[in-house]
Amino acid sequence: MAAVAARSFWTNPDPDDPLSKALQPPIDETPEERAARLRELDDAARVSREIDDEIARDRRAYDRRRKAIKILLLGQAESGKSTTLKNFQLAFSPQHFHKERAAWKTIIQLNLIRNIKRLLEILQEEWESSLQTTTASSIAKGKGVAGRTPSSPGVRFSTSPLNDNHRRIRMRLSALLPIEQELMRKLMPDGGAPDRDVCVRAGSGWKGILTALGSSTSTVMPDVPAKPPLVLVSAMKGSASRPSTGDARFKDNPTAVLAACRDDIVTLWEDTIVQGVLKKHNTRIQDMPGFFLNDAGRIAMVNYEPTDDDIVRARVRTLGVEEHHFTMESGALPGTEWYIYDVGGSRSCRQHWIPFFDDVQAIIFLAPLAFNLVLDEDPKVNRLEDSITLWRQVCENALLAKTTLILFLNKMDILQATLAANIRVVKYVPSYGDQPNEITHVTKYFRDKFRGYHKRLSPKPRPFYWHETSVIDTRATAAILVGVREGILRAHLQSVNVI
Ligand SMILES: Nc1nc2c(ncn2[C@@H]2O[C@H](COP(=O)(O)OP(=O)(O)OP(=O)(O)O)[C@@H](O)[C@H]2O)c(=O)[nH]1
Ligand SMILES: [Mg+2]
Repeated sequence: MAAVAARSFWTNPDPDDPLSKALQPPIDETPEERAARLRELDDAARVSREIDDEIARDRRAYDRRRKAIKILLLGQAESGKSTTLKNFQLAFSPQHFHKERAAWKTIIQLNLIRNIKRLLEILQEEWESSLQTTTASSIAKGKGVAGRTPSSPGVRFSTSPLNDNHRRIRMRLSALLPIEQELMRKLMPDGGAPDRDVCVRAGSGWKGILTALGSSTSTVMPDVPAKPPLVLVSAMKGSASRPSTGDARFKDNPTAVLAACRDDIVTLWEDTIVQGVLKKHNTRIQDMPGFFLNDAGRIAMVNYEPTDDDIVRARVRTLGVEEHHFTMESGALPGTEWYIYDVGGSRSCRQHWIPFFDDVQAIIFLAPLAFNLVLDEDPKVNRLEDSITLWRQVCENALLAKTTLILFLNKMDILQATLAANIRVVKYVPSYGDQPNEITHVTKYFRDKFRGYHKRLSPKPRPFYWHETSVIDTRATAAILVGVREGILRAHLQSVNVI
């Protein structure tokens, strides 16, 4: 409408209108001046059109967001929120999920390097804690480095079963550490928590950074399909010139360096002496978030491509709140727009949750039944107790009175393993008493606790939805999410009076 009025104004100006008169071209306008004036008019019209388009785009985005389904994922750190999000994407928006494969590849490599770093730290601790100085009596008893006995007093030696070969492998694998630092510097330029986890800041565009990095590093060796570059292999074999600091080409290319380290990684991890040392130091690297050492032989390859399961298991600690927008590619209403908010669950992140409370239809609350574990950020606090406290706060929050709450009792596989290892609930939760230390009883006991708080604290009655999940199991989770999606969709359509 505005465009039509403008056209008729310029084509048929009213000669008596003062504004028209003022805007008339000067009578003595030269052809150059006329061309310049018309160019300016064109520019002004273009800018105006761009502003109109932007307003229309913003309005459409606002409408879309208003009509979209919004879900908030809540729960303490490491409860499985980001893993649930990945399951959502894999199940309902697979194209979107697969587009991010390159970024996840680097995260998985970083996870693996973190596992190796932890392993090397334990070996170092072992060497340091087993160092002794020879005395005349220790020589007489024949104590010394495995396979070697110092023959004079005052010599420092290790009583550890680790030998020179372990030491050499450790030296070679330390080439991975600068790569990890370099990648982390790229991911968090302002520095992050020096953590056992890979951290990312929400909204920092980390997936874009990693995707770009992946495509640039893959061009370093375009014609080496399945083997590490020879220069790197030879550098790794000689202890004098490892690629850690020397060869800048490999500084941020974990693929090449991991491939060159593959045999060492597998050998070290599968070594029975090393496994014994880990046991002695009471360390289970298997329980680290983002554990990939069992898959090192497959991942440390030049042509490694992550599987869907690898991506779902990859660990990135969320800092802040990440908004994920996607369009359902399947289901009852394909094309429906969904927004899923994935928050950081550690204590320092929780104040950022509240602004999202008044605009979500559903909350999926992740609560692992980790009755025997404590919070990383506060080892005085039991994890399960923390989950229950958070759940109570969510249930009683007035802003969430109309929000559907869906409880995922997550990490059921870990609960199963914990109980199988004969770790007793009553030792950590005295009120559990002498009930059977068995998964169905334990789950029911805690589920009833969550249900009780939900019933007692909700500002008005609402149904209690819950699922027992192990969200690293993508197949089982997909089946659960189909039900969750349909439930949320139905509740949403009812609330906007569509059904
Ligand atoms: N064994 C097992 N591991 C799980 C399960 N769910 C998640 N994990 C692992 O637990 C770790 C933490 O999962 P995330 O999804 O990153 O946790 P989060 O809640 O997003 O954590 P923050 O971002 O720190 O708040 C990852 O290494 C996951 O692979 C599960 O059901 N079973
Ligand atoms: Mg997360």
